[in-house]
Amino acid sequence: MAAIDARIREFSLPLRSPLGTANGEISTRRVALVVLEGETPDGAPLRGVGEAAPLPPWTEDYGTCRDALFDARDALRRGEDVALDDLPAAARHAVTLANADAEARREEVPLSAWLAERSIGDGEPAETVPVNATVGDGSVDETVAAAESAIADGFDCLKLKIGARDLDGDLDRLRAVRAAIGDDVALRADANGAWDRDDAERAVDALADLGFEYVEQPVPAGDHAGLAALRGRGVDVALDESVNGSGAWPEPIRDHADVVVLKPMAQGGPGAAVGLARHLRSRGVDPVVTTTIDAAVARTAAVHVAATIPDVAACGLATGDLLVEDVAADPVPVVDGYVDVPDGPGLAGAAFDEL
Ligand SMILES: O=C(O)CCC(=O)c1ccccc1C(=O)O
Ligand SMILES: [Mg+2]
Repeated sequence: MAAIDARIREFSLPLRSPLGTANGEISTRRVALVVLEGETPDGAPLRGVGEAAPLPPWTEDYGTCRDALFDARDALRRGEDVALDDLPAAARHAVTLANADAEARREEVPLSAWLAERSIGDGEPAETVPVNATVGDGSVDETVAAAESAIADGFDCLKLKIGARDLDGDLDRLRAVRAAIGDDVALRADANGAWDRDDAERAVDALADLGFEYVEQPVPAGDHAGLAALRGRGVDVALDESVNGSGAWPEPIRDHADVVVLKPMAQGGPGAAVGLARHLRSRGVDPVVTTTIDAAVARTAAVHVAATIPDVAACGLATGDLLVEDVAADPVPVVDGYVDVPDGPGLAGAAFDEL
């Protein structure tokens, strides 16, 4: 086998302000990059970058991820294969992404085209992806101000974090946002599994009155019957923790979800996420792609994943601005609620060559 060096680079990336969720505040993200460099068996240069941005309960914790990555690096340096199936999700995401980036660069095609050819095989990837703004928990005034600022930035779809305070307090926030921004902006709410079934029913009825598009993870991940019971009450139900984590997916999926939020970091890589998106579409469930507030490498990969989903709904990929600094300049900035899919080879041409 030709020589391939694998390097790991670690970063600690603070958020501008903590993102309040029902699952606690996210204030810093620790990420590890895997950089593959070397030659293919026929002597062509090879380079690929992947990222692990672990975040329990969506993935393993940072220490577990780090240990797995260093073991994988050592195996690669010995010229051995990495047992991908044995890697926890975020570590597997980093290794499979580095490999996919290297392969796509070698074939001189964007990652989206490489993924589409392998996993979906029905048409050209999109050139742009619509995204939602992400608004964390906060007072009524803070929430309205954040929503108005997102609209001034050109977003027409907002996702509001709820469930970190009591339901009446949250409903005050949501009513105030709807009143402030009018009916033309699409609204989503993400409860991160905070509610019991009674509160969830009351919340969903109020969200229906306010014209919300969907409610994400209204009840805990494992409460499959509770999810099914919320269907058809006037607001679509989206699953996040129920499918992005270690638990079993609710089946049949169509009885439990209108929308599934796919986090490639939690699914073990971009290829796995693309395959799941296809599976969901075939069952009448709409896939949306988001991150766990990943750094630029994984965020760019997630944009490519989203681009392989025909007519994808707004995705949760407008999270780069939440970070004070990043691992590299952002190849996927948001402009007027859309992200352009990088068209250079692999993730984004030479954008990550300094890593
Ligand atoms: O989907 C978005 O708008 C952004 C991503 C997001 O909300 C998120 C970020 C980190 C961890 C969990 C979540 C979540 O969707 O619950
Ligand atoms: Mg969520």
